[in-house]
Amino acid sequence: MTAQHRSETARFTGDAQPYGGGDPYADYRTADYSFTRFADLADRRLGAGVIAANDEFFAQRENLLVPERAEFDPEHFGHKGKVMDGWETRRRRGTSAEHPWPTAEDHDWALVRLGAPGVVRGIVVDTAHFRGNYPQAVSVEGTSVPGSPSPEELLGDDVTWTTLLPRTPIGGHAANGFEVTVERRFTHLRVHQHPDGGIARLRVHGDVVPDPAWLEVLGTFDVVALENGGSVEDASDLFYSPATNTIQPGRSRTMDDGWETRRRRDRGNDWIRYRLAEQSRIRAIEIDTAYLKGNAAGWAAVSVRDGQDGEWREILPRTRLQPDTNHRFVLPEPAVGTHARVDIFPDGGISRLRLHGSLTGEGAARLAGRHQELGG
Ligand SMILES: NC(=O)NC(NC(N)=O)C(=O)[O-]
Repeated sequence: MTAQHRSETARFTGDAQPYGGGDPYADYRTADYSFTRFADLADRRLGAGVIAANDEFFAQRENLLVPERAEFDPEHFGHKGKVMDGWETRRRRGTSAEHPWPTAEDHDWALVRLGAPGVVRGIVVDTAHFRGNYPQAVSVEGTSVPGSPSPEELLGDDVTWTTLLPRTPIGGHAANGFEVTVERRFTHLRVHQHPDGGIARLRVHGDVVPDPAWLEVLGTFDVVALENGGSVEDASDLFYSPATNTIQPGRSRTMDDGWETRRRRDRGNDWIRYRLAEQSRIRAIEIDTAYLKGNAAGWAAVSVRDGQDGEWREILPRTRLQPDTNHRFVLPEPAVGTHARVDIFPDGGISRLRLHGSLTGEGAARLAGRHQELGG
C-alpha cells in the first residue's frame, strides 16, 4: 500500500492496521496542510522545549520535538516495553474491578515552551507508529507568560489558558493536522492526550510576534531573523529544503540546514521573498553559503520594497559568491523597507541571510500596536 494523502480538511480517526512488515510508513496517513507554510514555533533550533509531562513511562517527552520523522524498529524492546520514538504514557486504569476503565476526565499532559512567542496557525499531532496505542483524543491550550516561568508557575491557578484545539478524536499512525484561528500571542502550550497513549511528534506552525521592548533595547538587530519576527512569504523552489532555514538562528551545521534549490535547466533564477519584522532601516547584509560547496549560488542580489505594493529597489547588486563562505556587505546608505528579496543566480543555495538594521519609528509603533492587540 502507498502512503495516503487527503485534502486540507482531512480528519483521521481510528486504529491503523497492525504493523505487517516492510516499510512502516507505507500505510501512514497524511495530508498537505497549508498552514505548514508558517514556521514551526516548536522548533528546537529556536529554543523550544517540552519542559514537563505528568507521565512518560514508555517514551520520553523530548522526542516530540525531534526534527526528523519518527523511526520505528519492530524488534527494539527495552526494560519498560517497546521502545517508541515519541512521548508515550502508561495505560490508565479505573479504581475497582467493577470500573476498570479510566474516567472521562482522565488524561495525560505535556507543557511546551515555544521557541519564539507567536500566533499559532496550525498544529500537527503526529502519531506515526502509534497504531494501537495512540490517544483517543487530544486537546491543546495556550498561554502567554512573560519571562522564563517554571513548570510549577505555569501550572499555578493564576495562569489563564486559552483553548486552541478542543478535545478532538484523532487517528493512529497519522499526521493529524488542525488549523487554529485564535488571534492571540502565546508563549507556552499544554498538550493533553485523552485518556493516555503516545504521540510521535508535535509541530506548531505560526507567526512569530516578538517583544517590541526587547527589540527597542537591542537597537540594531537582524530584521529578517525568524526569532525577531521576520518570515518567508514565498520562494521559487522548495525541492530540497524549506526557505525558512535561511532565517533560523546561528550558522547552519549541515547542507540540509540551509536552502538548496534543484538544478535549473532554463535561463531563470531562484529567489526568496521575506517580510521583515516591521519597517526597518537596513545597514549591513550577510549572505552565508556554509556547507554549500559544489552547489552554492553563483551570484546573489538583494532588493527591498516598502509596503505590500512598493517598488522593488536593488540594495546589493548581483555579486559573486564563494562556496562555504560568509559574505559581509556594508550598504553605502541605509535602505528602508518592509520586505526583502534575495535572488540567487542561476540556482544552488545559501544557508543564511542576515539583514542588520533597526526599526523605523513607524515600524516600531506598528509592532508595539500589534503586540498589544494580540494580548502582549
Ligand atoms: N506494543 C506496545 O507498544 N505496547 C505498549 N507500549 C510500549 N511502548 O510498550 C502499550 O501498552 O501501549
